[in-house]
Amino acid sequence: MKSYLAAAIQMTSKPDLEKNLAEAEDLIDLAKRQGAELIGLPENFSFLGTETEKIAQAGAIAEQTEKFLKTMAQRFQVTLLGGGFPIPVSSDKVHNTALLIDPNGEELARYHKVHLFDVNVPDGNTYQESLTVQAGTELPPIYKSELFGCLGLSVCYDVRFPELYRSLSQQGAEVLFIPAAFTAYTGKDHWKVLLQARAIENTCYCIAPAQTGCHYARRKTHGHAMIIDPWGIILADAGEEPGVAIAEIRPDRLQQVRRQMPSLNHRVF
Ligand SMILES: O=C(O)CNC(=O)[C@H](CS)NC(=O)CCC(=O)C(=O)O
Repeated sequence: MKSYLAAAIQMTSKPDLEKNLAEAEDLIDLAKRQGAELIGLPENFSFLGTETEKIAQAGAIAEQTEKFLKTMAQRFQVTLLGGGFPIPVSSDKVHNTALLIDPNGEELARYHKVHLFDVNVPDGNTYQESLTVQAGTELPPIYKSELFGCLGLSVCYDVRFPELYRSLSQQGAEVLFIPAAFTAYTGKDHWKVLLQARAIENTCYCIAPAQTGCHYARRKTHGHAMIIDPWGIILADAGEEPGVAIAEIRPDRLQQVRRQMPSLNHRVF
């Protein structure tokens, strides 16, 4: 593992595949020009619309999004995480899938979101992700990168389930990807706290790409894509506009924190 710059991209994705992919390309370009070598895109980066629209277009979204990720990783010579997009599993269900691609356009890791957001948020919005998404049944994978350290995958609502990240850190994860489309209502009180908790308790870096702003109808997301160090310090925060949070991931800092706070070695259960 070496020191390198990582980027967490922040977008306001809409129910418009072409437009979202064009915006994602601009932001990958921006991150690359600032020196990022490992780049994460948020959940629903290629399509954020109603469940009905998503299912109707799922085949096209899946095909074009996967092709896009491979093309971008090769064009910009970066390792790229697509933080969650639908891949059909039947005529009315998809997997909410995160995909990690290397600069040759090869797939490194794939994960199907396990925890589905079936929640009545107190602001009046109702989410029933399980209507259109089939939950994954396996814990997310890690990918041991020689250059970037051991990378662990997850998606959005997963961040509320610490046991998933325990599994990743137990497998050796050093950098946790937590791409999200957090609601504005829950995000204002929970997003930062949950991310810092996952970073601190696993002594891992967290790279958390995010959705921000108004997507359609009443669907509003929180923003604040961020990168957090293994001590829980926020190294970069994208605020509320589309853009990119960039920070240095340092193996010496990771080792220092793990020496100062060896809690991973003190686990009893
Ligand atoms: O709704 C869509 O259009 C697309 N789906 C999402 O954005 C996903 C599943 S509904 N959102 C979350 O998981 C939010 C979690 C969250 O906000 C929390 O845990 O508080």
